[in-house]
Amino acid sequence: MTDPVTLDGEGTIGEFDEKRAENAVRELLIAVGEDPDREGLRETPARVARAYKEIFAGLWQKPQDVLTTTFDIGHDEMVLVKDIEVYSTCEHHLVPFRGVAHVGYIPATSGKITGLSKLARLVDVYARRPQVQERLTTQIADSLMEILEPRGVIVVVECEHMCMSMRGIRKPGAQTITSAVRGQLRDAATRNEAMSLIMAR
Ligand SMILES: Nc1nc2c(ncn2[C@@H]2O[C@H](COP(=O)(O)OP(=O)(O)OP(=O)(O)O)[C@@H](O)[C@H]2O)c(=O)[nH]1
Ligand SMILES: [Zn+2]
Repeated sequence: MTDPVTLDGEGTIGEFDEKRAENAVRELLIAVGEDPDREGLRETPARVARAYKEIFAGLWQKPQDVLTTTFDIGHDEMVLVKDIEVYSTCEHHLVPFRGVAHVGYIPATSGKITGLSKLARLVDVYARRPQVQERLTTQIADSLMEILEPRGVIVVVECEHMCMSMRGIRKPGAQTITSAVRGQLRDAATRNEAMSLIMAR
């Protein structure tokens, strides 16, 4: 098991407790008026526990674990990976929010870059946690800044929140767009260039 991750200075979290998750799901089924011992539900608590272990696997990963491959190919212009699929979980209702993330950076003049897939892995590290979209967006941007030390970063996340679609206000299709911009990408011209690449369909 990976070392527990310290989250935002909130202290060190414990290990994923599969048995406890299983018991909690069984309790939840009883609470909603179901019979957890009926044929179709007998394996459900264990299944849901395993699913949560996967859905929240990012709690056990650090950005340093995935931004491992860095190389210097002397490229110091913008690198942008767009339309990275995002599946995350709203920490208020524990239902999914899903959409896409666009992640771009301008490497340091030394040209330190990372593998393209690592940007998508980084998105997953933070998406696979109980989240709010704003924090997901800034965590991706800040960890990239810290680890790659690029001259600038832009992260744009566009998601539909199931807690707004399937319950509550019930507005399916509403898209929430959040962005985090750091370093030289704050300059209007560079930022506009990145945004026009991101928004081009
Ligand atoms: N800012 C932000 N809000 C979120 C996110 N995900 C869900 N929410 C909102 O969190 C809020 C929680 O509001 P509450 O009033 O405590 O909960 P609620 O009574 O279930 O609210 P409704 O969803 O309006 O029915 C809701 O307005 C959600 O839309 C997110 O990623 N960012
Ligand atoms: Zn929610």
